[in-house]
Amino acid sequence: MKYTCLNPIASVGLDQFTEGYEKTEKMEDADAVLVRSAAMHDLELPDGLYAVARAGAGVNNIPLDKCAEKGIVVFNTPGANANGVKELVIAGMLLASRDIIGGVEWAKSEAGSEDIAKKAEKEKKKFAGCELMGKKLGIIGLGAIGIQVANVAECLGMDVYGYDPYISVDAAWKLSKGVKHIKDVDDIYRTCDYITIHVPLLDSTRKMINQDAIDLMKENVVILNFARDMLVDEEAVVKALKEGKVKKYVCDFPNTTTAGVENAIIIPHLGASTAESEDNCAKMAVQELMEYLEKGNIINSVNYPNCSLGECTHANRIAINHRNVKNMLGQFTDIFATSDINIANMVNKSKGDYAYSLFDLDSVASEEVLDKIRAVEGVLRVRVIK
Ligand SMILES: NC(=O)C1=CN([C@@H]2O[C@H](COP(=O)(O)OP(=O)(O)OC[C@H]3O[C@@H](n4cnc5c(N)ncnc54)[C@H](O)[C@@H]3O)[C@@H](O)[C@H]2O)C=CC1
Ligand SMILES: O=C(O)C(=O)COP(=O)(O)O
Repeated sequence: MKYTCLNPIASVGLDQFTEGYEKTEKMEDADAVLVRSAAMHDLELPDGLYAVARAGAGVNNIPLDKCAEKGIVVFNTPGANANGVKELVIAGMLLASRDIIGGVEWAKSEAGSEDIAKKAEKEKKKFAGCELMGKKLGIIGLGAIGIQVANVAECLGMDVYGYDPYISVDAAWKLSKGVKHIKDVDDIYRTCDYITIHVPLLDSTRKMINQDAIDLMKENVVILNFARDMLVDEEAVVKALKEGKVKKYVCDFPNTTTAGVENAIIIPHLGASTAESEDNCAKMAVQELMEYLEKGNIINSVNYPNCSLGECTHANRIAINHRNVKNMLGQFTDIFATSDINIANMVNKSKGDYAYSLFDLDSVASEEVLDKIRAVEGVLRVRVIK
């Protein structure tokens, strides 16, 4: 099996690949791709590619449907970099609250000045700020990152408001009881001193924080965006920064709209750039790929359902990527039955427009049988796992 890396991937992850795996620089030779933020939308997807693993959370750089259509399963690594982002969000709140950056620059500019200590006591009032304790923090999106930000902000004495209409049961269990459950996002905009967004970039979330949202916000609000720049109408934010309505805009995604704007604190996408997050993501991504390539089991896919049959202890395992339409299973089982093959174990799962079936068989399906399955309308890929 060959894999290629479209971004540098931590070696502790790649070291998990066992003997049968080999790294290639050529995407066209790869069975699997590992990627972080590299844009894949315009890349040609080779016919031999089985899987893409995003060592990270956001998958807006990957053509999910195009991959699904070719039977390519795309994985991400949920939560593996959440702590790294959480810590930077807290740093962002602190940077927005006190002029730490201005103060550090001042001290640098006074390097070599004999009376720097005396001057500092005189100048420091310029860089004074406020504390986080007692302030209202609104969190939009209570997933892996949003929850961690909520819980730590509560420990810092903030009054935390959370909004996520799609919160998972697991996430809700992890959320501190003190976090106020907000059902209408406008209440976050109206109430909070700090607003942080932690949702995926989707058509439904693009420019979610827009002029209308800013109009509802309090004077001097701080907006933090460590999710994706396109979630925010940044032209509206820059206008609000200039008018003084928004105190600071802290964003982890530099672009020409915000870089250099006064009171915009722009960070070069450092949220997940810690040794720990990079290692966690790489390890999880490689494990997901090996599980899929070797056993056909899908864990943490974003374009196919999660689906697992454990280890194959039978003669043959067949994996079928297919459309989520009626009677696919009926047609597959029919083909096995008429070919005199007993199904020892099977599972079929769906997610949106796509589905996946795994069959463990008591005898080996011939090429002829596999071709019959390939010919079923709606089948996108058939793979012999064992
Ligand atoms: N700055 C960085 O380096 C990093 C940025 N990210 C970004 O942060 C995003 C979130 O990451 P995670 O928390 O790990 O993902 P996650 O999938 O665990 O959480 C996302 C949450 O957003 C919620 N959500 C979806 N649509 C929503 C809506 N319209 N309103 C409110 N909530 C909504 C979901 O229900 C889910 O709970 C990623 O999609 C990625 O774009 C993630 C990791 C690193
Ligand atoms: O995981 C994410 O969504 C991120 O934004 C992190 O991106 P990176 O892996 O640092 O290029």
